[in-house]
Amino acid sequence: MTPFLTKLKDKKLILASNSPRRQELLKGLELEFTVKVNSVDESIPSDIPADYVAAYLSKLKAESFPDELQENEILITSDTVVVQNGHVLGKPNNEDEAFDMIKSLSGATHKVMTAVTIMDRLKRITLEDETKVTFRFLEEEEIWHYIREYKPFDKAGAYGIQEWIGFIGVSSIEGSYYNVMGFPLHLVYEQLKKW
Ligand SMILES: Cc1cn([C@H]2C[C@H](O)[C@@H](COP(=O)(O)OP(=O)(O)OP(=O)(O)O)O2)c(=O)[nH]c1=O
Repeated sequence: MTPFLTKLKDKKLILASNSPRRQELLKGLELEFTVKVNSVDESIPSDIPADYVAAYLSKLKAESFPDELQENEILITSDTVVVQNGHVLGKPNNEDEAFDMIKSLSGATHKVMTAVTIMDRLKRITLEDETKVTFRFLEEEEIWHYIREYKPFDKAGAYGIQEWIGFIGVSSIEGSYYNVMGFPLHLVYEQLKKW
């Protein structure tokens, strides 16, 4: 346990996420936690503005733990979406969708929004972070190579900044890199410090 989060020493942290990236990143905060995930229907109601989708889904994931939390438990859920010209890009369902998503990001700037909900028996807080990511122009062959070799079907916007496409394609980012990977660690740390 990190010496900077001693307030949490009698607490049990639960990360409600299947994402291996989130699990790795949270370990990086020098914290002990368990992983417990409830399945949630992540379909997005059509009346929700793009900028609220990540917050909506992270709250929904938290609400799937209604009365299960013990007094000393703190639950963390999260959701990441890519927002391009006011449209939400979630996870692609197949190769063609992945291609269309990456093609639309090529040579342009988009936003990656991650929301994190932290909840115990007494309170619930949702944090949000936004990072602007710019891709240089990508050739169609490069996009297909990435999709076939890396199968980015578990990633919002069909890409991982931490993978080949990020290495060759991302020309600049404004904001937190870890937010793009799905977990704005600095905000989580700050919130846990004062929990
Ligand atoms: C844009 C981008 C997204 N991602 C990932 C982060 C998230 O894991 C995923 C978006 O899906 P999410 O629905 O946010 O999360 P998840 O289904 O992986 O996990 P869970 O709901 O159980 O917490 O996309 C990257 O790894 N790199 C990137 O550059």
